[in-house]
Amino acid sequence: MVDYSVDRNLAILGINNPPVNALSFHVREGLFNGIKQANADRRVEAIVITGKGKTYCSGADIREFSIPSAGKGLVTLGHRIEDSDKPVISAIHGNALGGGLEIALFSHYRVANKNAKIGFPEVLIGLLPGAEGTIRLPRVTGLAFAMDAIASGRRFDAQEAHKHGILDTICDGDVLQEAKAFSKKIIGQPLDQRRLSKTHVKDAADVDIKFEEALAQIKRKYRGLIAPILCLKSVRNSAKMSFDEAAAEEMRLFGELLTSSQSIGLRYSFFAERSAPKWKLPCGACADNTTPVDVKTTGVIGAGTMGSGIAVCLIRAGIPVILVEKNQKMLDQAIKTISRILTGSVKLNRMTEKQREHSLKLLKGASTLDELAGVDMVIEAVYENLELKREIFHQLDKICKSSTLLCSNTSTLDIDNIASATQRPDKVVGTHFFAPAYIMRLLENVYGTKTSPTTVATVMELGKRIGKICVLVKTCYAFVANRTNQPFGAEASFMVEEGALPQDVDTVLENFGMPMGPFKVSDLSGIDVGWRIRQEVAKALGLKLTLETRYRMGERITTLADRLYEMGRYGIKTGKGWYRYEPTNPRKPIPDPDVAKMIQKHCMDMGIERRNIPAQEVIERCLFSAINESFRVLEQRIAEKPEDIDVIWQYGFSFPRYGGGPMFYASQVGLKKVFEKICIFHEQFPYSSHWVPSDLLRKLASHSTEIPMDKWTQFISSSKL
Ligand SMILES: CCCCCC/C=C/CC(=O)SCCNC(=O)CCNC(=O)[C@H](O)C(C)(C)COP(=O)(O)OP(=O)(O)OC[C@H]1O[C@@H](n2cnc3c(N)ncnc32)[C@H](O)[C@@H]1OP(=O)(O)O
Repeated sequence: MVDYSVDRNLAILGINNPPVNALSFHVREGLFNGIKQANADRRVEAIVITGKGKTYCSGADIREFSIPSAGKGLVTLGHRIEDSDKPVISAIHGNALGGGLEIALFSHYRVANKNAKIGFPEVLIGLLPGAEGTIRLPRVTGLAFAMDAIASGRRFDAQEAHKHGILDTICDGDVLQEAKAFSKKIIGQPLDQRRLSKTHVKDAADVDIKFEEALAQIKRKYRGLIAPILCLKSVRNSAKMSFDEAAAEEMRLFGELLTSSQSIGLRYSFFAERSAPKWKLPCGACADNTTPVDVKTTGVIGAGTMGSGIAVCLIRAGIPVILVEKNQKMLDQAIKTISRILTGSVKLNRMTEKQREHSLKLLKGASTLDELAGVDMVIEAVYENLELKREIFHQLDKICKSSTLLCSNTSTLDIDNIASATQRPDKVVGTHFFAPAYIMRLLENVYGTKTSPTTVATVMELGKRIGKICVLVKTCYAFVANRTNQPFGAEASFMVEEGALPQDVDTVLENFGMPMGPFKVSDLSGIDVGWRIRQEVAKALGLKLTLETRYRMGERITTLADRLYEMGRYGIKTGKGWYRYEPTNPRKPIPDPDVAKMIQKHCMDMGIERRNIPAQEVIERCLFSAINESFRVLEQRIAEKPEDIDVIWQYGFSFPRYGGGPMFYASQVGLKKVFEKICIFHEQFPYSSHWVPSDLLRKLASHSTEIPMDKWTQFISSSKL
């Protein structure tokens, strides 16, 4: 785990723990022994710590934080490094993150390659740099930089690190060679001033002002998160206490965070996000054994909001797009919108003007499908109508070259049904983007019965290229995202019908951690959009819709949203929806007494007695209904693993990262308790099929001990596969 070698008068300690050189127990042990050995070796005059392979060191091994002795020994190792009689130089390339940066700060000198990335990302997993990082960094950089870097967790480049004194020198080429050359300048120099524990925070006098400024910013930016605040407090201690006192307090705060539910959730989310792209099909094909085809050119059909957003994603990543729209006015408008979106990116420093111009050159408008004959991939993004989509796919099949992949941005429709309109069902796949497509990170890729592994690999790879978090799911009505979100939204509306007001439900869910409650989201996305979808579904089923009903096809429904539509309240776009919006502040939702009156009248007309709905009920009905549906999705193998569902909720519906997602939340509440509650709701609301308890959940809940999440799918009975 640590390779020890001697090169003339230098001991080289090479951290060798691929893929990221995490500081696992054996690495810490290897470094400790290496420093000891080098100090005892008469040939050695200086010690270089370096990383083998692509990187220096990416910090503590996050998986080890779940075991009781987490991180133990890192501080002891650090003191051994700092106390070394022979100078220790950290030679950094790739990443020096978290505990990796701490090792560098225990060292007496730091040299780095110019492409190195440095930072303390601990806060992103709900922790603080617990091996004296919050005490040492301010001694090097001053308080303002240390507070910002530690509380934000951002990675910064070598130039910035050098500017703030973290690095002694940066080089262009091989960092080990640079460290060797550097050692010649420092061998024999006194070490005491290079030991950070012997130095002071230079701007300690300003600590209170700087703390208050940073705290105000943090509270605005990271609402509800504990770790950024404790990071700031610990940096403040570095200026107010002796080194040893501040370090002891840092260790206490680290321990507090380590066992906090937020950090446990964030650590889960770290690995869940990394597990999602590791797709697997029932036939055995998977990400590791399937090669994607190269997509050089694309077509997007439909220049509405979704089509334009998808085109932005593609051209921004350097992929040419032919945007097909038969309505010339809409096409012109879309091209203007796309240009405006990219201008916005330039203003936000997300791209340069030159990149914007280059991206726009990759966009070509067209009015017929014939223009797509030669492209490698087509993404259809017309409105949600099965017959229309089937007709387009039938035509594309005849027009496009035989290797072209045909993707649909449907959010609900069966991929097999769309694929059967073509002679190439193996090359048909769902690519479900979320609105606004150029902002939302989730891409729900949907395979049908005949979709080939190569097609799957290609859309997963394309998603990664355009910066999306991709999750692969199997086709079914509404897939995983909309299918599991549907009961969540339905229960929110039912509770408004039973006695809550939209703002009550939104507030509870926002306090839970959702950035926006479902009624604010509905106003943002447009009440007319949901109305149109309901009309389409009704048309397809041959149903006549009426406002005066509480049941449709044996299922409980509510017509409250349809009543808003009838009132011309389409949401933000009309200045009125579930809330009202002032022209002076058109994005700020204001509770509207007219809506309350409409709800009360609706309830009276329908004979619904209103009651007080406690906050706990709001959370349980919204989340447990989604959890129950998620277990069914898992049971039917629509999603491969619970982490996939959680990633979908985080990136598709902004579920708080520290909450993990509905499946992780269920694991924390305890499956027995969740199941019992679902059974109670099922009895109470027999006309909502989303409360029929999932078999898989029943099985898991019946065990005397809690089954860990990674074993859940083992309980799916083979007859269900
Ligand atoms: C009582 C005193 C206690 C003192 C305790 C001292 C405290 C120290 C705190 C820390 O150091 S916490 C850790 C800080 N470091 C991080 O948070 C870095 C996290 N990693 C990343 O940001 C990225 O992985 C990366 C390093 C920038 C590399 O990104 P890249 O896209 O190239 O690869 P990934 O797919 O993300 O990762 C590859 C592979 O490695 C696993 N992994 C990455 N980092 C860690 C880690 N720190 N610990 C364990 N495993 C890690 C990752 O999960 C991938 O593996 P998988 O099998 O594919 O999931």
